[in-house]
Amino acid sequence: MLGRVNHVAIAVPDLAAATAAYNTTLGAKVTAPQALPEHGVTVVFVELPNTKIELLEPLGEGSPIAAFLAKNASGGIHHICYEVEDIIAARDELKKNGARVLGDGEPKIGAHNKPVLFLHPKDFFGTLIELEQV
Ligand SMILES: CC[C@H](C(=O)O)C(=O)SCCNC(=O)CCNC(=O)[C@H](O)C(C)(C)COP(=O)(O)OP(=O)(O)OC[C@H]1O[C@@H](n2cnc3c(N)ncnc32)[C@H](O)[C@@H]1OP(=O)(O)O
Ligand SMILES: [Co+2]
Repeated sequence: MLGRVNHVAIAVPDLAAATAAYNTTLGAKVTAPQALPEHGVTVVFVELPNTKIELLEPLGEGSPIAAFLAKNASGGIHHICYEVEDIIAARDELKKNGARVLGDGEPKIGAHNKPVLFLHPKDFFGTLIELEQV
């Protein structure tokens, strides 16, 4: 089912400061900020030779990142995104195996304009999993 790691996401309280740290201190290429109001986030991607780091800041009311930062004020690793070839087949297989698919279970369009789904962190050893169809 799982393909490459598409990205590892880090929730941050200040996206500009986090971008500067990755761009200037760590010398990495960072994309421009992308507001995703339907997901309650503003994101940038740190581009690496073998994967990406997604830096996430809360956007608007009820952001899942705000809730995460309320428990982890300085930020922290938020989720890992795996690529899948067929997100509906993956979802149905996961549900059949008892995994909880978050939201209404229907894929939403993510930062890469691809369908994404999320799996409950409590079903995967305290790690929020995102699936992205490629
Ligand atoms: C799609 C656009 C973009 C992209 O890459 O394209 C993104 O990735 S957007 C990312 C932001 N969107 C999401 O995270 C959507 C999925 N997330 C959710 O539905 C919620 O955040 C949820 C259900 C994971 C957590 O909900 P809430 O914050 O209300 O916390 P709860 O108290 O209900 O949490 C229950 C339990 O889970 C632990 N928890 C919460 N978040 C995480 C996390 N990121 N990683 C690991 N564990 C997490 C929380 O501490 C609770 O544990 P407990 O032991 O019961 O205290
Ligand atoms: Co993500």
